[in-house]
Amino acid sequence: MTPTVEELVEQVRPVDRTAYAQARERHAGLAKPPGSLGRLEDLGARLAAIAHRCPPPVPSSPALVVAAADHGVHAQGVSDWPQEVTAAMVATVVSGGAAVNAIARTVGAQVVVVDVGTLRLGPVPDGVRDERVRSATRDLAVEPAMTLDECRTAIRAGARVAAELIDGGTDLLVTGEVGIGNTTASAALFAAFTGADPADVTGKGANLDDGRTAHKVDVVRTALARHAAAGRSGPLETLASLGGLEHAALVGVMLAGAAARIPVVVDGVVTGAAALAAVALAPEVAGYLVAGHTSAEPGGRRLPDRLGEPALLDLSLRLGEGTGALLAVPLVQAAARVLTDMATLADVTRAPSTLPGPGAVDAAIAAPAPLRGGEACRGRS
Ligand SMILES: Cc1cc2ncn([C@H]3O[C@H](COP(=O)(O)O)[C@@H](O)[C@H]3O)c2cc1C
Ligand SMILES: O=C(O)c1cccnc1
Repeated sequence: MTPTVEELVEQVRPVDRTAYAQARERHAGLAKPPGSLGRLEDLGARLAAIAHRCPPPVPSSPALVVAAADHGVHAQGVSDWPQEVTAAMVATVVSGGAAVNAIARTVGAQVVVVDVGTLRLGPVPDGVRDERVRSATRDLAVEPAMTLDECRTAIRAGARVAAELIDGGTDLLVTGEVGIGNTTASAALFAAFTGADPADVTGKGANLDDGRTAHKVDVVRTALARHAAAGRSGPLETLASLGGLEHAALVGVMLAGAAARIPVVVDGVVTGAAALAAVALAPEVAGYLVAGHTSAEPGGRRLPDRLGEPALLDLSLRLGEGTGALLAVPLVQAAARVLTDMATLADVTRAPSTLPGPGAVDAAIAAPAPLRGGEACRGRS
């Protein structure tokens, strides 16, 4: 039985501060000037905290979950693309021809496509996980996009898919999505969860022109006013009112990953909007999320602030699908591997002849502050 949303929230435990401190301590003693691996050290310590152990395991089986759904708000003219493109992109991702497939192959990630609410014009393509809750959301500018029940069902579907992947050996979850119109729902969620003005978090999505982007801002503003007037502002109500079914499914993926103490890499503004909802539902989830990249959509710059750390990459991507998150996978793996594989300064001192320059190493090693033993965890050495 898939846990209820309340049970999923309950299963998320805080990350482990002791493992975090041990990783920091270990970093200080590794064969490098302390702090010289910069944010890779921050990430490594966070991975230890996530795994509740130091050194953390090196993720070897990343899986991207692409949640797909359509949006009633498309009727407001907020995207230049016909809704058929959602189903077409679902078919493209399962056949291996999307941008995300090229990157997944590069980083060795499995790709799983979950349909939680596309309009679905023909038969479900082979390879698509069919978890459809309804055929597109309602128009969020006019009425709540989902009922609470629909929202819960989509969250549980995402959690179920993630839990099955984890049972099958997935040790790093990566979030992605497709859904024409979903940058409008994402902007509404960003504004609702951060208090930002819609004009500051609404962008061109998939290349909307300037005039229609101004209209898109108005649509988001209308949706927020409607939602505020309804007076139901809890996290689940907000997600159901303003979000998409793919956002809800991704909330489930994040809850399940956090419950299993597995890092979950966040992609752009769409998965980022889901992250805001997940953290609003279960604040401890934030400790398990890794901001993979900074989307060029306006909301993108706000997400890292909310997750408490800058994103790993900034490559001007504004595609979604999981592209930016996947590109961050090797960084996550390297951050963990540094903690497991590197020699310590103490090892180096014991075997100075293995390093260049007779005497130079001994002299260099003598200079830094002595290791504070005891607290640091041990890697392979
Ligand atoms: C061919 C194509 C491939 C995509 N892959 C991701 N998206 C991205 O753009 C869409 C959201 O943008 P908007 O809110 O402006 O409709 C989503 O499908 C998102 O995944 C795509 C969009 C298109 C057109
Ligand atoms: O950053 C994203 O998630 C994004 C940006 C543009 C279009 N679709 C998704």
